[in-house]
Amino acid sequence: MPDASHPSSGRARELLPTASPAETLASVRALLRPHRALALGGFAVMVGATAVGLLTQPLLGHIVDLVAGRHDAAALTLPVLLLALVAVVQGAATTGGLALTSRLGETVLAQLRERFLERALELPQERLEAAGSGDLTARVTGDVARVAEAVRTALPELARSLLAIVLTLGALALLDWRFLLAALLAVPIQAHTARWYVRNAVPLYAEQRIATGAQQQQLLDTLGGGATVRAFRLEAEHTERLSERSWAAVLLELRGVRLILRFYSRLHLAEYTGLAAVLVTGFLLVRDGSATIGTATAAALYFHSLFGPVNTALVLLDDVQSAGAGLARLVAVADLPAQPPRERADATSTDGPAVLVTGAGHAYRPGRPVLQDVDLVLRRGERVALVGASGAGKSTLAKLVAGVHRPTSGSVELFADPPPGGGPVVALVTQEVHVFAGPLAEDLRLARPGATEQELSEVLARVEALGWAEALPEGLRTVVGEGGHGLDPAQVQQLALARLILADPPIAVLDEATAEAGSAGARLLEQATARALEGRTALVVAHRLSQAATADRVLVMDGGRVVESGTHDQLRAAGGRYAALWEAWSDARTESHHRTTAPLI
Ligand SMILES: Nc1ncnc2c1ncn2[C@@H]1O[C@H](COP(=O)(O)OP(=O)(O)OP(=O)(O)O)[C@@H](O)[C@H]1O
Repeated sequence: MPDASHPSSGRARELLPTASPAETLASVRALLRPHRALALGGFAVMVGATAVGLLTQPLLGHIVDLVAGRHDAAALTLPVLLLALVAVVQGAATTGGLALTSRLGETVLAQLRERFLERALELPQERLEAAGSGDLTARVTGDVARVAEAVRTALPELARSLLAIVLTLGALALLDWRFLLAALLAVPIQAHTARWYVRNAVPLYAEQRIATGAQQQQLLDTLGGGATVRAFRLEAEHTERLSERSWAAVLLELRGVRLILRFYSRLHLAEYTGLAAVLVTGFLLVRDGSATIGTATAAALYFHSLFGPVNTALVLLDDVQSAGAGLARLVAVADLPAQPPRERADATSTDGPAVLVTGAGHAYRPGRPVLQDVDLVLRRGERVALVGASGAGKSTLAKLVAGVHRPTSGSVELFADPPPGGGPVVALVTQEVHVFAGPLAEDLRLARPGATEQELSEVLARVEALGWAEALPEGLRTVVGEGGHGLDPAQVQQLALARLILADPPIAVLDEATAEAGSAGARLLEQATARALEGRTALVVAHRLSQAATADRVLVMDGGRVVESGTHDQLRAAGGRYAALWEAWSDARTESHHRTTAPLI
């Protein structure tokens, strides 16, 4: 049955999705719902703070009227005291409102980030590979940072500015509706300016991001491939490429600066046109006696106080738009449906299958299947070896069983109980083992949290690693992995096998490095592997056919299909593909044995 629950069915290389604005909004509303009281409280305090602030202009206008009327200085006391009071109340209310909204923003962002990471870690490998881990990392770092920045500063500032604009226009209308009309004269110029800016800025910023990405990529290429660059004397060429890309980025940055400067000059033109209209209206109203000089002054001050919020809103609109794009990318991953479990606990039957693969297919790219119609049953406790030429699809099948990839057609089901400690039902050991930075013991405890030193030592002894582990400068406490003590590939494999024993899954999938046939290291690893697999159902990609010879059953793969199945002896006797592979491998082994044991003359 096709795995319809998986979104990549039929579209194997689907990139990570992006949510539509409606989906983003719905998701944010759902996140905000539990915090409704906090959101309403924050909004109410901000409205209050802005409204109180709007008392400043009429108070100043009143003072102007008092001065123009040549009242004595004592008459100024009350309005001046009121002005001070307005300043204090507005300051306190703004701080309180910002504290509430920041708390809200941070809480929602933390929840979103948590859900994003949960879902991201559940993403099937092929989707991660299709999108490139870079995209996911960019979302976790770049997008989260952009959204966080917006939540911390841009959004509250934008909300405050929009509130101030609406309330200030209302206050202007209260003074006289003609002031409002005059003020609105500036709006078409401002709207045109904003449209012009967005039309130019959006593609420019996209170009800038691409140029910065290209510059970073070149830097990574040059530094990452440092040895190759030096070996082929490519230093000059790489320096030139780097310089080309960084200049391209610089030129785009400068275009951005020029755009911003032109944007501000157009904005100022709009603002001063509006101010002139308000001043002329004030002059006319004072002349025909419909307003006092103080009222006209208050109107001009109101209009002038719009400059800041309008500029802020227009500039922040850009930030908020870009944060909105980031948010859409976060929400898209955070809202992915949780992966349905493949495991079916079936502890009652002990003779049923542990792994059932039915008609499974897999394609890394649409229309290019690398696995087709694979049926496979692994009985409990059975050890099955997968053999075949390079590219036959062995690793892909192994990863399907391990759950790293989901089949693009057919199904993979596991029938097993998790280990008593609650670890995974299936574990995969591949050639690409990641040793986490930190003490060796902590790396091992990832597989079994709370394991004692005694337990760790016992397990290391079983995989023949205790000797070298104890000889490390600080024994099991030695820092290994990134930036730590270097381990050789065989040691890393032994660690992976030790983790497997510690995690103790009922099903194990092994796809290990091709080691030199017959070498001492390979023999040691073979022993360790056999011990790590004891008591488990195992699927082993056998690069060394000696592993196939000792397996309960061998599956031969070719062109993404299982073409032979049977025991080592049966398949050899059948004289088919396995028999040919075995002959070729035995000959190669004998030859290499002779080469390594031949006396040096
Ligand atoms: N991540 C990937 N993206 C695209 N194609 C892939 C990916 N991994 C494997 N392939 C392709 O799928 C096919 C099967 O590869 P797979 O690694 O499963 O074969 P294999 O039998 O394990 O080979 P080997 O013994 O060399 O590891 C190959 O053609 C390979 O190029």
